[in-house]
Amino acid sequence: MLRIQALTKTYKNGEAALKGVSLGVEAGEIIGLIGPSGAGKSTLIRCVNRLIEPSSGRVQLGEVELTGLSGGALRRERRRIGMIFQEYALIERLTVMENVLAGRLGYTGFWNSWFRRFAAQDVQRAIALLERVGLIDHIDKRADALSGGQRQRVGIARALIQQPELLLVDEPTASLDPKTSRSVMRLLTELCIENRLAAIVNIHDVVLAQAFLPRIVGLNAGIVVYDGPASGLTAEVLTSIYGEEDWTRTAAGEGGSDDGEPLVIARMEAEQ
Ligand SMILES: Nc1ncnc2c1ncn2[C@@H]1O[C@H](COP(=O)(O)OP(=O)(O)OP(=O)(O)O)[C@@H](O)[C@H]1O
Repeated sequence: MLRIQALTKTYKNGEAALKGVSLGVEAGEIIGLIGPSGAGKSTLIRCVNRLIEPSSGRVQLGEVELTGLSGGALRRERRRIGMIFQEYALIERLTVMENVLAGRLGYTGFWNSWFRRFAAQDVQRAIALLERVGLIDHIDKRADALSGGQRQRVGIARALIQQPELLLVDEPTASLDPKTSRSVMRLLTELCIENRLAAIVNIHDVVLAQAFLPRIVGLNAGIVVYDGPASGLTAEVLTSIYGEEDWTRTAAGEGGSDDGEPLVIARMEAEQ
């Protein structure tokens, strides 16, 4: 579905953020992208839809090589990719419904969007999505009256209304409490499976990533140092991704601490 081959990005100041990243993501597959601050995670997901221009390498979405496109052709192909950001850029004074429909603005044409008129099928789809993400009772609420979790759900609905094939998700839970984070991750993974979407989720919380994302890609200094199942995130692997630390409480399949406190991950799995 998505093929990234030998992708590099060197910023103008000489900073080599990606040093030859290759990665494939299939339809319906959701992967967690982890790594320390500065590893290149944001650069990588932004190179996929070319919000950041890669220095070399290829990005292929289905049959189309995105790295070979420009102008209108690139804009058209970008519609196949939905983006969900940590602080989703909602339009504060617009309602939940209007924010979701804003995801369709690229399609409605200048005059329709100017008068904020939308096709009946877009409105119906927005209603169905808001129902699905649990916000149907908040449809007329202004975005600035929503909680963080509700805002993220609007962001998800807004990305999905364009019916993308690929989702790029940048730190979706960074400002959410643990319970809300889990419900947002659960919703995201369910929606990817239901819609056969491929997704890359840039996520700092390793425990949350392990709990919800079956495949993890670990980046360190612009290089993929791990690509495998969440269950393979041993203390050794975590050290290769993040550096030396006592990983015994975080690593998959490792024992508990000396004081007998159970692993966080074990607790989370038991909850499910
Ligand atoms: N616009 C830029 N110009 C120059 N260097 C940049 C730019 N953006 C990012 N970098 C550098 O590229 C490297 C990768 O940054 P990036 O933001 O992709 O990392 P990250 O893994 O997403 O980090 P974080 O988890 O903190 O968001 C870092 O060394 C960063 O300083």
